[in-house]
Amino acid sequence: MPRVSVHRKAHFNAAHRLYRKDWTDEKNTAVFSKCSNPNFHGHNYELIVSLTGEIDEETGYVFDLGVLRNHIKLEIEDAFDHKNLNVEVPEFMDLNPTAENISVVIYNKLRKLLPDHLDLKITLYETPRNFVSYSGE
Ligand SMILES: Nc1nc2c(c(=O)[nH]1)N=C([C@H](O)[C@H](O)COP(=O)(O)OP(=O)(O)OP(=O)(O)O)CN2
Repeated sequence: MPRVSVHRKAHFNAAHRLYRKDWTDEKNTAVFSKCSNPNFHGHNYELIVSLTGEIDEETGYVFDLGVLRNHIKLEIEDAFDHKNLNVEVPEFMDLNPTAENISVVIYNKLRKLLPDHLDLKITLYETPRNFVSYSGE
């Protein structure tokens, strides 16, 4: 069967500060500049979750996008939307919430819910022009 990719878009608004606890404020500011504002700042994150696999002969689906929507809502949107990532989301209390690290956390949360035969790719837009992708490599 042909291998096809299916995609689901989602979004969440969240505040964060790029910051390492083991660095001084001066070093954090030197490295992360305005993104290390001690009073935090927000982004409108745009997320694309992509699954690649063979089309199921019976259903014609690679994976039910309604099921994927529910996983994203419960695992990502409910956990991150309108939250301060550094303060309120356990995964980032000791992990700098860069777009890279957020994409890996999202991957790991979704990977465990999805069938092993499907390839998973996370694309995360932090701003309309800054985005990252992660495929579990
Ligand atoms: N490798 C990374 N670099 C940067 C990250 C990141 O997560 N990974 N994050 C930031 C900032 O948090 C933010 O994304 C940058 O905001 P800004 O400079 O305002 O970017 P914009 O695209 O909105 O604005 P431009 O004027 O188009 O640059 C920084 N780096």
